Formats: sequence, C-alpha cells, structure tokens
Amino acid sequence: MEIKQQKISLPEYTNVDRQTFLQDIYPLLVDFQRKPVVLKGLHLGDCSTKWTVDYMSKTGGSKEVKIHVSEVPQMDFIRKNFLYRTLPFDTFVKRAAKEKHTEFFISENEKYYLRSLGEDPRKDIADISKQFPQLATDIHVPEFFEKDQFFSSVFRISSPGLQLWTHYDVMDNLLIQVTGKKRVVLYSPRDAPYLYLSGDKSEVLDVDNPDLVKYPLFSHARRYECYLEAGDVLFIPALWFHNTVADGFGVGVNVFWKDLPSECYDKTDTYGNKDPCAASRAMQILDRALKTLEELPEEYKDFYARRMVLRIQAKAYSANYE
Ligand SMILES: O=C(O)CCC(=O)C(=O)O
Ligand SMILES: [Fe+2]
Repeated sequence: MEIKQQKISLPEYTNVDRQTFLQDIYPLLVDFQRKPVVLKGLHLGDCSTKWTVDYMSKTGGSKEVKIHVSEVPQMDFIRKNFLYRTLPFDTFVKRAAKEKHTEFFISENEKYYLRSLGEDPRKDIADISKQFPQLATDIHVPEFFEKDQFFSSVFRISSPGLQLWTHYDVMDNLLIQVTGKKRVVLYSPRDAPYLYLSGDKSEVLDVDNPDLVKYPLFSHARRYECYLEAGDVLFIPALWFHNTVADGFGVGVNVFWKDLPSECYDKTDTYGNKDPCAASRAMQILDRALKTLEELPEEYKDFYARRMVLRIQAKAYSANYE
C-alpha cells in the first residue's frame, strides 16, 4: 500500500569545519536532541574526482571481498533474500557498476552490495586504511572527533537501485557519499515502537509501499529524508534508523566513532551494531522478569506487566525528548 506521508527534509550545512561542527551542530544535538544533518562542500580529498570504476578496480586490487548478492534490488536481512559470495575487489567493482551481467551468481539482473570487513571479520574491525591502503590515501575523513574515538571506516558499494534494509547502528556515523547518489530515509529512535523491530533491524524494508495490514503502526513513524549527491556527507547519530536506496552505481565510505566511553561498547562488536553492554544486560534482566511473570495467571500477569511498563516510563523515559 502506498502511504501518503509527510517527509521531513534534513537540514543542510555548507562548508562546516571541525569547530563549527562541534560548537554549532553537535552540542545542539546532544542530550537526546541529536538529529541527522547533511554536510555539503566538505574537503574530502581527491576521491571525489579519482574514484571512477576503472581507477577503483586498478587501485583497489584483487583482494577478495565478501559481498551480498540478491535477485531483487530490495535486500532484506530478516528474510535473508540474498547470498554471500566472494569476488576479487576489482571484479566486484566492475560488476557492481553494471545493470546487466554476463557472469552472474543468480541472474543477469542481480544486485550487489559490499560492506567491507576487517581482515578477520570475527576479530578485526573494518578500516579502509588497513584493507585498502592505496585508495584510503585519496580520501580525507572530516576530523570531527578525537582520534581515540575512531571505531571503523567501511566501504559501502552498491549496484544501481540497491535498497538496504532499515536498521540502526550504535555509534555516531559520517556516511560519505563519494560517487553516485543515494536516497536515505531515516527514523528517530523515538519511533522504534512503530518500526516492528527484530534486533537492530526493522521488518519494514519497503518504506515507500509498506504493508500496512501487517504493519499498521508504521504510518505513525515520522519519515526524515535526504538525497545525497556525490561529495555530500550525512551525519547519522547513533540509534537513528536508516534505509538507503542507491540511485545508480555509487561508492560510499562511512566512519563510525564512539560517542560513549570505550568500555560501554561490546568488545566483540566488529560491526558497530551490537547494543552497549549496559543495554544488553538490562534486556536480559527484562527477559528474566518476563519469565518470572509467567508464574502468575493471565489476569495477574497482565496487571503486573502494566505496572512494570508504568514504572519503566516513570523512571527511565527522558522528558527531554521531542
Ligand atoms: O550506504 C549504505 O547504503 C548504508 C550505509 C549504512 O548503513 C551506514 O553507514 O551505517
Ligand atoms: Fe548503518
């Protein structure tokens, strides 16, 4: 069903330097008021002009990369409608830039998505300066955070039209659209009750034509939207949901950085999407509480469950949250 929903356009800022970002944008956005913004005209280095398909494949080399391959443009993590395959980086870039393929895994119209990983993805964090040192010299990442806050830098390379599932990450993020264009739809963490979550992902992938019979509350989620052109940078605050559609072939790099003290994050997280330790511990305790409620008959369980919700609302909800 197509929904007639109002879009909230993201604010755009041009030529922002570190001081302006930290003084005028970031502090305004802390205390639960952090909002995504589009940054234009930032100095990103030569990547904006250099990173053609030809140059990327020559300079990136033939290092093996693990890619997502799907038959349809909507890549859906929950329904797992894609395969993981491995290709040399140069071959992958050339294939991803094309609409139709003579060599393919599933069909000639298949779509690709690369989210680059660390050397050993179970232990290592993606850092393009380590996995793609030569390409990394072409990109200048805006220095809006301290060096020790850096978590990862990740290649995001998509086939034309590829739509990536709606999800949140747990770290602040600068998504740099180096070449190509991308539409990004975002939802506030506050609208989580309307997004039908399964872990860090929303079941609502098709945000333009959602199944409102299955997901009736989705129409309450406020839709923030921006259209990134080559050279634009999107600041995505931690916990903000995002869903992207590549308009044509495009290369992006995103940088996650730690907003919380290092020890708050899960040490085993190499992706930047595992909930902070205290949050997952609290969730486990909640699951135990729910199990305990099972000892009561329905009527009592319902009454005490509602009281628990009221207590959570009174004690843990922020008043300072629009
Ligand atoms: O570039 C994309 O398509 C998705 C990017 C993303 O999910 C991220 O930067 O966290
Ligand atoms: Fe993400």
